[in-house]
Amino acid sequence: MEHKDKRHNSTTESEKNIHTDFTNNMTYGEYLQLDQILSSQDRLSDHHDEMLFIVIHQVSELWMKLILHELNAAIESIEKDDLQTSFKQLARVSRIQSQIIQGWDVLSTLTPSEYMEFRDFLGQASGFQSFQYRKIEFALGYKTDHVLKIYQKDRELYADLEKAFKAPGLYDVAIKQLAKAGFTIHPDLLNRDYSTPYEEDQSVRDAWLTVYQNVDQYWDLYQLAEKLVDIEDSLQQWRFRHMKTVERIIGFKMGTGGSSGVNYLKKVLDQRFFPELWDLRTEL
Ligand code: HEM
Ligand SMILES: N[C@@H](CC(=O)c1ccccc1NC=O)C(=O)O
Repeated sequence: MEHKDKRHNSTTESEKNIHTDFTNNMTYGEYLQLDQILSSQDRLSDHHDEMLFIVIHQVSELWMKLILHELNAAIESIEKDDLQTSFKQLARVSRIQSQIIQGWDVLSTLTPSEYMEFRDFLGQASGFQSFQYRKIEFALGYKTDHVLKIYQKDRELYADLEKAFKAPGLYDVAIKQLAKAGFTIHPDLLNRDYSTPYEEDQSVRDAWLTVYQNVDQYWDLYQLAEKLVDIEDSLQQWRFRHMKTVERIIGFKMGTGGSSGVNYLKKVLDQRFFPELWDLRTEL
């Protein structure tokens, strides 16, 4: 099929600029590659509810794909000082997050006994291995190298993930905007090694506090900060619903990925992305 060759492949999108031939008579199903998508729900058990389990994960991964697309675009916009464009992209990320959070309501119709009928078929597979989820964490600035090790055996995935690991995150480019607006930011932060976790900093806290206390003067930075808070808030809501849904379905059993299960997921809730933006609120 000729049109397929003309697609923008997601990995080469920025490198190639091939125009679609709009005169072709491609169908709805062809355009959306539904043959591929709709033939990718193979259940390992013959249990009815495994279909729900597969679909909810696939839908989540598709939304994550769009989140990454928007987050990376927003990081680029902020680097280019185009904050207005980044606001639109970040607002879209928040709306997508709302969709994924709603998904937990659907999954919680799965009861413990239904899940246990096919859980063993999953072996050691776990959401722990979600590649796109890690890329989102990296784009938001949460860098932990134990995550990279999971992919050591897969060269291509590893290289892709490593690139995201070493790149500046959303908070790094936001902090650069504070410096560009004239705030004194600790120089180590502006030239930091992006492959290390971000550590809370007094100069960043002081700068954001001034922004929040002088909204009229720093309207753009204030809007940017609130968009970041929206995204962290939603990510924490997602994590909380995941943890509670898991408790509802498997109680305190160990996870297939080898973790303690619910207690591990509770611990992850303590991890923060934009700490100063939360801390400063006590002082307002
Ligand atoms: C019955 C449904 C589910 C159960 C019982 C479950 C259980 C778990 C458990 C126990 C973990 C900890 C790692 C481990 O030891 O396996 C985990 C991690 C994870 N799960 Fe799920 N999960 C479910 C649904 C989902 C869904 C729908 C998603 C969406 C993609 C998802 C994404 C993840 C991610 C990204 C992690 C890694 C979290 C982190 O390390 O911070 N899970 N899950
Ligand atoms: N960690 C889950 C298994 C699980 O949920 C899972 C297995 C395969 C593919 C995706 C999964 N989802 C999220 O962790 C469990 O311990 O039951």
